[in-house]
Amino acid sequence: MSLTFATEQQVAVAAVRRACALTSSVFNKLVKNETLVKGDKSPVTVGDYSAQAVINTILGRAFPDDPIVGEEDAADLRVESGTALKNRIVELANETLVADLGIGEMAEWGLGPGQERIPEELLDAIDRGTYGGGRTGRMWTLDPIDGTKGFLRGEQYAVCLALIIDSKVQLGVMGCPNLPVDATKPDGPRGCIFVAVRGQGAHQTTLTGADPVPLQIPAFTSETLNFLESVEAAHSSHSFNDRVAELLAITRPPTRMDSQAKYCSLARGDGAVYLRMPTGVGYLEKIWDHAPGSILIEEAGGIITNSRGEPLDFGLGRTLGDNFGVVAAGKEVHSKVLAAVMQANKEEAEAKARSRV
Ligand SMILES: Nc1ncnc2c1ncn2[C@@H]1O[C@H](COP(=O)(O)OS(=O)(=O)O)[C@@H](OP(=O)(O)O)[C@H]1O
Ligand SMILES: [Mg+2]
Ligand SMILES: [Mg+2]
Ligand SMILES: [Mg+2]
Repeated sequence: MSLTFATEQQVAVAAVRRACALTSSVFNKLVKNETLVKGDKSPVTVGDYSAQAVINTILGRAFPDDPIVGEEDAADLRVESGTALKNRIVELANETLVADLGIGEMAEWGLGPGQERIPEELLDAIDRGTYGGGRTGRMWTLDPIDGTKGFLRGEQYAVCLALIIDSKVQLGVMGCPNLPVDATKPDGPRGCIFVAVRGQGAHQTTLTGADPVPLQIPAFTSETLNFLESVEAAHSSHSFNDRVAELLAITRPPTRMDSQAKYCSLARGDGAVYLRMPTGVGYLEKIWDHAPGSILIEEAGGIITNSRGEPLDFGLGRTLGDNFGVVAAGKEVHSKVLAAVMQANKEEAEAKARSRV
């Protein structure tokens, strides 16, 4: 293992880029009745499974000893009723794996002509993602499509991969096929990759492999401050954000966007603050929904904590544990936002106590 993570970066970028080609092609051919509904009611498409099959196949070849904490598992594909879906996934994953080698890709990662897998190998690759995570050791975490709802709407989603060693994220790679390369040109070219390596900074490139552009969160004034927040009201509290915005006298409206594309937008200064507060008790945030985004923010010069100002803990297993939300912003902005978040939390607690008497 090299300390610069050069090979890990090369493999992760190749895997994410291939998966983005796959998800874009799935979207273009998406047949609505291929959408399953999982227990958690989130739509799971053929795209999620086949992207996880592709990325885990590549990781399994390049780093056979590394476990993976992935969002999906193949249980629904191993039963009779999943056969049609399984066949579609096998076809799509193989199409993606056998495409000609691109810049920086190696045949020994299982890529290129002639490298088709049998269905059982692809289902096993998906199930490499069932690792439980934990405090120590080296592991990858993968969200093959983050922002499934955005993906289905043709809006923002991200293919998200991170390397964690002893609970600390060391490398994050995110592919955002629908994100404009330049936010000031929303109708311009789309398709970005964001990369961050611990101690080495963060950069953006394009899915077509443009020269990397270093990322640094810019300074914001009170006039330019704004929030990046979830589209789905069930995923984070919009009303809480409204109160924090009021406390900070923010006038710019929030930018709503699905997926970890919010972290990517923050890292390049398209928005100033990512605030994600739980909407109710019970939901535990997953490590794959925040690991690559968190290192991107830190390496772009920002700070990410929960609403108590504590670092996110990636060593608790598949989740981040007790949910105290996420606050991410540039260095100067973060402390101001955190103070306002604590104030808004205090007001909520006082209002609750009053309603009890
Ligand atoms: N109740 C609840 N609270 C918080 N988060 C939840 C909740 N339910 C789901 N999820 C996770 O949200 C992920 C989608 O990312 P976002 O919430 O940022 O996007 S969205 O705007 O809300 O669509 C989404 O990731 P994907 O499933 O990969 O799309 C989920 O892991
Ligand atoms: Mg999901
Ligand atoms: Mg997700
Ligand atoms: Mg997902």
